[in-house]
Amino acid sequence: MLKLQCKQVFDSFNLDVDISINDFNVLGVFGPSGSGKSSLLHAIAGLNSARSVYINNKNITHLAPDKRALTLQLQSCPLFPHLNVLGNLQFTQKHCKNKSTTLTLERVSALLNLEPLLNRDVSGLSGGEQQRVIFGRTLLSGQSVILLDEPFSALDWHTRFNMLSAVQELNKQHAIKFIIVSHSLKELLFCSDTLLHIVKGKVLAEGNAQQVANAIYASNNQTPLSVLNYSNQQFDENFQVYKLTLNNSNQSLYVAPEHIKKNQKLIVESAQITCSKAKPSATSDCNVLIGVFEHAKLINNQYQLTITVDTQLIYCTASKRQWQQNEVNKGELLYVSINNLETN
Ligand SMILES: Nc1ncnc2c1ncn2[C@@H]1O[C@H](COP(=O)(O)OP(=O)(O)OP(=O)(O)O)[C@@H](O)[C@H]1O
Repeated sequence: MLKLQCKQVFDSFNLDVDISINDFNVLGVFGPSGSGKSSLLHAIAGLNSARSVYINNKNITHLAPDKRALTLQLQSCPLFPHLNVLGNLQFTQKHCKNKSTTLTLERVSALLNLEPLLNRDVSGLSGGEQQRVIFGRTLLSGQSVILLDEPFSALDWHTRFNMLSAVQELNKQHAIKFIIVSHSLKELLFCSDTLLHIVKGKVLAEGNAQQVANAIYASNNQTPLSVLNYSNQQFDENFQVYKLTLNNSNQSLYVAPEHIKKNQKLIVESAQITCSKAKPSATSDCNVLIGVFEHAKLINNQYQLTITVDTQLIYCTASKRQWQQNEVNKGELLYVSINNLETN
């Protein structure tokens, strides 16, 4: 639960937020640069003043930042240069008091794949490696509410998705609530259950992450990303790929191991998806699912299509010429081809 009332006036910017979010596990905060995302985190953490702040039903408005039982990881928070990676992690582990999680250094290192870095000098770490170590240090502060400001911006997508899966795992296993600021809807869709959209200091929308994200895509005339949840994964030794069974479905996808994430979510770009009434012939890397056509919307001279594959929504585009030749009606079956999942 998060309640925040906050008004802040700068020369050229006003932050005016009054939100009450009853329940969330991972709350994503999305908005363009300069929209007030960091200021909002600072208000929750007590670095900026706020009229009222409640977290987990506790009024923390008048508590000093270090008494709020939360940790804020700023966009830039340097490591100690005189300690190696292990030393940096041990320092936090030793000096942070009043912990409410039982996370150990070993568990954090394993979860974030920090073992190979532990004896490294921090000055030699890449930007992405530093971000992973900083996140490890944040976790070792032991707080059950963690605020992260663009925590994984320097990571490649593969590693970023691994970190975001770790966020969800930490939420499930250690009941840590996360509030994550990001410019990337893709990463927030992957890890958040609730999303807050902030523009020019005002909250435009809050609620279910997929619904808020779809409204943002619609307002920008963009096709949403498809989020596919799967429940079961089996490794095929012969072809070295995983067979995923989609949730509430007996349809499967074959994917390269790098796409397998602990939170069992697959994010697919609309550019990877095509659909047709006729069964497509086999191509070099293509999974084919059977879906039901829901609706089409003409945007910028192309159709944006929504298709249901059992209970999951898939979004793709079709050229105006192709789609109008097809004459597909709501409820008709379509073959949905998803490319580039089996190859790297
Ligand atoms: N202490 C301050 N004094 C004056 N202006 C400030 C102060 N803090 C923030 N601002 C202004 O408030 C606006 C919002 O800043 P904020 O850092 O919260 O945005 P943001 O959405 O996190 O941006 P980014 O994504 O670029 O990090 C900016 O225009 C910034 O210059």
